[in-house]
Amino acid sequence: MAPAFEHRLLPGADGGVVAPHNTGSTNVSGDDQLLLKSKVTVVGSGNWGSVAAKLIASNTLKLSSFHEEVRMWVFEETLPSGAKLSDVINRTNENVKYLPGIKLGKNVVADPDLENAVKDANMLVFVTPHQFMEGICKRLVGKIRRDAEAISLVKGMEVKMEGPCMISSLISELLGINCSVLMGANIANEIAVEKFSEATFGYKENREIAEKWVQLFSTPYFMVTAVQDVEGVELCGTLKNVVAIAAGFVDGLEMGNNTKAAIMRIGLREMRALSKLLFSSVKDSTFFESCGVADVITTCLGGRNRKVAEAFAKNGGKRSFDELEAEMLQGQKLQGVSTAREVYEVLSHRGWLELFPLFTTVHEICTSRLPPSAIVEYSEQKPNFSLLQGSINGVVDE
Ligand SMILES: NC(=O)C1=CN([C@@H]2O[C@H](COP(=O)(O)OP(=O)(O)OC[C@H]3O[C@@H](n4cnc5c(N)ncnc54)[C@H](O)[C@@H]3O)[C@@H](O)[C@H]2O)C=CC1
Ligand SMILES: O=C(CO)COP(=O)(O)O
Repeated sequence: MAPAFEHRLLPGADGGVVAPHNTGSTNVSGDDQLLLKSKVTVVGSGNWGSVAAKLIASNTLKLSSFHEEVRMWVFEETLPSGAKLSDVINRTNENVKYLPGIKLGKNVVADPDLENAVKDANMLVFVTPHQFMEGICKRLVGKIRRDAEAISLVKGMEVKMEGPCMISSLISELLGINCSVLMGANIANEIAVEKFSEATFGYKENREIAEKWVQLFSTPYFMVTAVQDVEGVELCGTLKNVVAIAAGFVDGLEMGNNTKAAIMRIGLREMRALSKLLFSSVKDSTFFESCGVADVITTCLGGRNRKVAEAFAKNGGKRSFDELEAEMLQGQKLQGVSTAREVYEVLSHRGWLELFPLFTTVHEICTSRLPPSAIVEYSEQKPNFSLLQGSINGVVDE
């Protein structure tokens, strides 16, 4: 589909910017200009990581302010053939394990050496399953350029003694660099074949850097809207994975579309409420961007979290998520189950469990404390959805 509005400069819901897609290179040449060009490294090469590298690489070929080459750090593994994944990517220009059948672009270079992959880059794109991010950042301390800027495409968070720590904060704090985020209704396999999608770019304050990131990602089939709300955008991307698990349970129990729509609505409501309780700066308008309502919808319809949770419920919770993930995703990783646990820790530490019955119930089902059917059961012993209406109204609704 070729969207009619691809050339327009659109305001985001909060008045932020949307870059037009790239229009080609300008006349820049010479060694000095080469030194000034931005160099991009993608840290991660899973399903979305590979698609992100492809998107970016198509743009660095066209934009004179970027080096053409895009380096992609590969967590090295040996394929059943005995070959190394990074060698195969460089030979075939395909990530045969995580994105088979899609050419990444000849200017994508797979690099299994993390330090080598990042050392020259001033634009670092982080896109690995969230559970690996702390270890990766620790390995990168002192190894990156001082003028580097980062963006996180990672949907997830860490929980520390002090409370939740978003992945963008983890990157900023451990590496001492600014970090923006890009989230949205972005099922990677659909973007890989260039079906139209939107995405939301969340940034703190530097508009010039924001525009550069938006330019790097925007294509006619990938329309990026920028909003000045890093926490809101990142919490949307993170929390929707818990809602997707709930939607999968509903599908596994064959409860139908109305129930699933109810789960999405309640889930979105809990997402907004928790985000605003954690960060008072979070904007309501963010939940109407791609990262909010649109990502809830796409993930609850077609995501991996939904799919594996459906199988979990179909099996009556008798096969573990770890087992189903390994069997069904073949190396790709779920984020929703661990995020449900992390959210539960935050809620329980703050005494908010009863305010968030959907989030709480998802974790209790994942850990087999409750059966999958509890996702819509009401009882006096358990928190129920009606609590949400009263309690949260008082806390965050105007
Ligand atoms: N796949 C999708 O459709 C989308 C994914 N995301 C988010 O992007 C992030 C990354 O997801 P994907 O790229 O899909 O990854 P994936 O789910 O395909 O994960 C597998 C990746 O993890 C790597 N890995 C395995 N063990 C590792 C270790 N010990 N240390 C470091 N890396 C290791 C694998 O080599 C592989 O690159 C996640 O937070 C996900 O929620 C966001 C939008 C869409
Ligand atoms: O985040 C996603 C789509 O926006 C992908 O979700 P899953 O990880 O559930 O596939």
